[in-house]
Amino acid sequence: MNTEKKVKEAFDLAAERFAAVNVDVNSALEKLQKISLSLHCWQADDVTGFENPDGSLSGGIQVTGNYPGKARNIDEVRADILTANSFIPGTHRLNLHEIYGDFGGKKVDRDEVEPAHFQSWMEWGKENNMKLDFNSTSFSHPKSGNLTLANPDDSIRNFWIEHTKRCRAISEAMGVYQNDPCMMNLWIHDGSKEVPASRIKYRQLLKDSLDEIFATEYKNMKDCIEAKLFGIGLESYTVGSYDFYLGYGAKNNKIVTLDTGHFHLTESIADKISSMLLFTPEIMLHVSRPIRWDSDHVVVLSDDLLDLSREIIRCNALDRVHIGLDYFDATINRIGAYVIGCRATLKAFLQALLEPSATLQQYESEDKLFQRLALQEELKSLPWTAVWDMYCLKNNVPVGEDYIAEIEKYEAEVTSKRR
Ligand SMILES: C[C@H](O)[C@H](O)[C@@H](O)C(=O)CO
Ligand SMILES: [Mn+2]
Repeated sequence: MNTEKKVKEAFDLAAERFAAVNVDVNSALEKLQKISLSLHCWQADDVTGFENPDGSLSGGIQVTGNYPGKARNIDEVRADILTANSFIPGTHRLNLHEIYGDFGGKKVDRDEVEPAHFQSWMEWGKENNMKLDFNSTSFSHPKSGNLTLANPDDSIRNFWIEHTKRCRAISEAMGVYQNDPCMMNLWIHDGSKEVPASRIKYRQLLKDSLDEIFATEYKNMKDCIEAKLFGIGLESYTVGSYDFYLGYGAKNNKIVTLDTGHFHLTESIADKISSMLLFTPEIMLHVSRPIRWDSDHVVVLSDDLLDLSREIIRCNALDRVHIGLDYFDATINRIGAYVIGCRATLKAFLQALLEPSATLQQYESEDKLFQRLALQEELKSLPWTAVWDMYCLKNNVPVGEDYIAEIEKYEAEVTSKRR
């Protein structure tokens, strides 16, 4: 029996099992089809970019590993992303950092960057049916130091204000070009190794910088602000903490980015969704996997990810939550890293979409708490994998582990030849 026939048979049986608990698998698949992940371009080349490929990564983040085959230029980054995308079911977006501009080999400083430096990306995105998202880049630059937008030195702070304003203009141009808002993320590493004499001084400066940056209103881009617990070498204090950005976002109607690696390890990110949806316009996610710290391990299908996806579905908030990924692993095949993380994220959302939430809520409102727990437990062993296989089949991407051999082939033919 061929794979297609087996997948269809298993799917039909699964559809019956889910129907028995009032879940329509086809409706779940239709909703999954509309979920676009935003693939982070920086997994392809260990956050190097094209501004200064020989420079080192700064800003309290670190990539570990030296697996061969890292993309070395814009063509290789594009080819690797398209290859990864071809193994991920659905239609997805690409999240670019400013240092990935098409600078044509010229030195373009961060306060000089323009939409023209991203024209070829916009065209590439359209050709390949990948809409673009964007990030300002405040790390890996001689003026990065420990403080950028919160720097008391006006010449440094103004440099980064100018950079960030330009990045908003680039995002707007992308949004216009693709006729769909470009999500622009702002993350800065500003902080200090020891507790500063005044915490409020730097937060006041960051607030003032943001007010100036956001003074221009745009219609085709959306601002997202990303908090962090700490950076390497900046362990005691982060200017842009969660409280800071949540307060700023709630007051100024800005989107707060939740990077799942940026919190205390026992903190539930899933639990934040329902509160944030009541006070901020939308949510941007950076799905990551912290191991002991913000280690940016490849995303896998963990309980934390499942909880997060279920919360978003239970809040009926797919139209208000943007799902970006953010990790960088240089110890394994980088294309494989993309595919594992993206497929894991989609699997989590599929499982969430297959939850009979009306029945569970009904049990709860009738105080049938044994029944609620029993159904939640039984759901864990319902055949969602057969629905996933059907999703892959329908989207013409490898079913199950078949992508491993395909990635091995790309490695043998392409990435292993990069020296
Ligand atoms: C490279 C990204 O901007 C970065 O990962 C940021 O989003 C972050 O999460 C920093 O820890
Ligand atoms: Mn992030």
